[in-house]
Amino acid sequence: MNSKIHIAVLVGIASAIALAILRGRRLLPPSVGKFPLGEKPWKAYAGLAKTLGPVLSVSTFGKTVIILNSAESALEIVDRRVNFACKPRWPMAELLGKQHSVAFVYYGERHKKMRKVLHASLNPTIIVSTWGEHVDMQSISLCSALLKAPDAFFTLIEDNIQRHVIGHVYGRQPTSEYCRIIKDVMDQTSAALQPGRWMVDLWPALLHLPSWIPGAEFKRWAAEARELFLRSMTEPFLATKADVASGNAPFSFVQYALQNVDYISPEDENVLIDAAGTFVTAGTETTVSVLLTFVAMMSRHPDVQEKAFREIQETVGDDRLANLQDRESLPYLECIIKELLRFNPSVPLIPHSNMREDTYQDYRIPQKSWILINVWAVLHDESTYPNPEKFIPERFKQASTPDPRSFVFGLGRRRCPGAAFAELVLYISMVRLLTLFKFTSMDDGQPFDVVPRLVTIPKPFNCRITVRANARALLESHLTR
Ligand code: HEM
Repeated sequence: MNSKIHIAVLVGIASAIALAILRGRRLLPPSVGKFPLGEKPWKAYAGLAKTLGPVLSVSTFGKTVIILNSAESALEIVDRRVNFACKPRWPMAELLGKQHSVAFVYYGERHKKMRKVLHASLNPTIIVSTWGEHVDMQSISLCSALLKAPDAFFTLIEDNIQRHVIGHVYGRQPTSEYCRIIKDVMDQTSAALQPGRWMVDLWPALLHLPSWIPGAEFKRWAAEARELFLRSMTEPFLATKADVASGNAPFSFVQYALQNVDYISPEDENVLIDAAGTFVTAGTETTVSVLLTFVAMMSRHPDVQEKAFREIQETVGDDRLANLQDRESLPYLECIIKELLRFNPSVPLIPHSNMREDTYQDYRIPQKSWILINVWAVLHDESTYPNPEKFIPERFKQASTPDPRSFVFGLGRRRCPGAAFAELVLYISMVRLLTLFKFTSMDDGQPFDVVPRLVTIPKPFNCRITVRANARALLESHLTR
């Protein structure tokens, strides 16, 4: 080998070593200092992203949290890479017995089985034929209840969605006692999943504390919550299973999954119990959040409400209620649905995790980081949605405005399997509420606000609901069709 070749080989080796060292020294994204940041961390992170860049991080108790504040970073990292289909280790969720549920389980065989069973009756191609009649009755029952007690709209919407989702899942009308249990389960879940509230989430070694010692109150609280949660899933499932065996089960999610099965293994039964339980918990608060935001926004924007009402009158007429087939002929209502989802995304920060160490641009993403997709920041980016704090459905008249549904229902292999079902419920409820009622704000200019939890439900607000002239006749003729 002559000396020139020697030098070239040495330079090559040195460059490779330098590159490897540089790679090894990749830094974490810019730090936000502490976790979580304020009462509504999604807003704080969005603000910081404007100066520090769209991808941020924070390290706390040896755990890394990466916050993705732009559409590009979220799509590139979470949507396109299977590595990020995992969910983070969440010690409080484990204590509540949720680590095997669809929304919390690590990415793997059990997750795939649960998605398959959910997909069987919730996939968009069969959604209208499987659930059309059920959601039709759900919206009628909501409107009938509102007709009797319009002032109680807040609790009526919560109760209606909860009762019907339970009915859809198990095929039986839930008792008031069962509804109360489910409400407690959801409140306890929200409390358990509040980021930064529990030391054990930051320091999982605390899981090993015996329950009786001072300071381990969280374990005693979680043990009670866990018992209630497991009971809430097992009892109705076994009742429906018995109905199926005796041939008396009406259509439901569980009945549909069991109908052609002679034998169900304990493992598959467990998968179905968890999938059904998650249908109830994941499908209730999120849908309630959007419907209550709808009432608040219609009452605050009478011009939008009037325009939507006129569109329905001109398309459907005034002698019948709109049905599922009318949806395509109501483009302005479609813009309203998109704007509601953008304006108040029900899950503003979506947690994921990565199975292996990864990189993004020049940044390092350590293995098993918490990845928070800041959906709120993406949908309030003023370069995509001018005046993002304003409620303007017209922005979606332009086909080039990105559809918020690409983010609101999550990303990649964990994207919400109930999205098509949720849209069906939202559309049919909204079109009928707009036809039968008029919403007027009584809030005297007070700003719209949400309770800062994993799922953001609007804070109670004042609204007067008046019944439109032919509402009773329309409801009656729909029921006697
Ligand atoms: C407007 C209503 C809804 C919204 C905004 C919503 C939103 C979401 C979001 C953001 C996720 C997390 C996705 C991710 O990790 O990337 C999710 C997961 C999930 N949702 Fe929904 N959801 C809604 C309604 C429903 C309904 C009606 C069901 C009932 C079937 C449902 C079932 C689920 C399940 C089972 C998961 C866990 C998926 C997984 O981890 O693989 N959701 N949803």
